[in-house]
Amino acid sequence: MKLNDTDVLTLEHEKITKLLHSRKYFLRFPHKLEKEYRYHYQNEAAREFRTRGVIIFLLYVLLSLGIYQLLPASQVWNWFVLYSWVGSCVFVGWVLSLFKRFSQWFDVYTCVCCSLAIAITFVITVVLASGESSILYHAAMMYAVVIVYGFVGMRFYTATLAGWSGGLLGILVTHYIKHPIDWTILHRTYTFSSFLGMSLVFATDHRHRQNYLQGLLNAVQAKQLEVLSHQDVLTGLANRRYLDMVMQREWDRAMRHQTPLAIMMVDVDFFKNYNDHLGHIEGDYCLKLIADGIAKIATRSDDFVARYGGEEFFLLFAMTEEAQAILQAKRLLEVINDLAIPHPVSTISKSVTISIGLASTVPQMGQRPVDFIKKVDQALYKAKSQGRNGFVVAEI
Ligand SMILES: Nc1nc2c(ncn2[C@@H]2O[C@H](COP(=O)(O)OP(=O)(O)OP(=O)(O)O)[C@@H](O)[C@H]2O)c(=O)[nH]1
Repeated sequence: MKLNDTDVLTLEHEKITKLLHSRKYFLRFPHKLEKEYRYHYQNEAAREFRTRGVIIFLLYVLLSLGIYQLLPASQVWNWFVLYSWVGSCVFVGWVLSLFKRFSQWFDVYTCVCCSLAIAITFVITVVLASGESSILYHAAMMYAVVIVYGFVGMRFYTATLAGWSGGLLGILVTHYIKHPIDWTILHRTYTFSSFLGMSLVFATDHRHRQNYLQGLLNAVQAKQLEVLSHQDVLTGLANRRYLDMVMQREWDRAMRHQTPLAIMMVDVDFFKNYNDHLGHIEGDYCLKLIADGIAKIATRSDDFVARYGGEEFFLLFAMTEEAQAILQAKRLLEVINDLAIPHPVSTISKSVTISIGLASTVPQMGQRPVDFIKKVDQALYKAKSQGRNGFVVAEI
């Protein structure tokens, strides 16, 4: 495994930054992100509505009391019967928000409840408003419209749909009961407050999306930092610090499940000569090629490759017996030979070669990973002394 996550994270980082700085996403993200955003948003909005619903309901009760005190006695009963339907809509929306399994339907149920609440307020206003109390009804309708847009927590399109469909429903009902509509005053109240509400919810929706993108960006940056702290800069493999963590984790796991754990230590042959002859930059390039070659044989998700230091590499294979580890060592020697990186000053080959020490063990209580590594390191130097370009299995 090479820590290629960095490439994916860099791409992700670029994508989000671009989106954050573009003005295109105002109220809609690209398809996949929009889907994720909605999922996240609906859950959060439903959770917030559990508190907001109570506040809206209290405001509704306070307003009702205010209206009740100011209305002429002849209108109180009619108004009370009709207006209590608005309260019922708020209440139903709030009750639904208490059930987490309905969160994914937050947009739908709030849209329906708000649309009905506006339609009822609309009809009450048109039918009951007359004389001195008229202004009271219209003020209450404006209040309801602004609440729907600004406080419920719907996205721009849903709130707009709820606001205008509520008005349309109100008009249809008013026509149905054949009651005249005073369009002039209605435009000054309902239409005006609808546009006011739309600009409010537009700004909120946009800001919410911006915060969401910023949150994603922070998460990607945190992940990038984490990967960087685990990565060897030159080769892109895991670094020594990360190796120590993984080795301990895999050792403990293998001990718990009593499964074999194999490790391999790899050292480039005559690398000092290579560096001295071709220079440090060529040496770096050679190490990168070898790292890529080594990463090729660690194909399983549990396989782990790290740069142990200098021109030494470390491979870890969970649940791997000695015989399988030997096969891997043979494959690795082939891979490096196939790379055919010219080595003008090697006394054993025309190209760069490696030596390998390896072993597999089922860790037991009282054994330490550091001793296991030491034995494999000794096997590696045995491979060197036996002529290089080969492997030696350590006796555990
Ligand atoms: N270019 C480059 N060279 C490195 C790096 N890290 C270590 N080296 C060099 O690797 C060489 C290691 O040399 P030695 O440990 O003497 O081993 P060797 O020459 O490979 O000899 P054998 O291991 O016995 O085959 C040294 O010259 C180090 O300077 C690196 O990051 N880049």
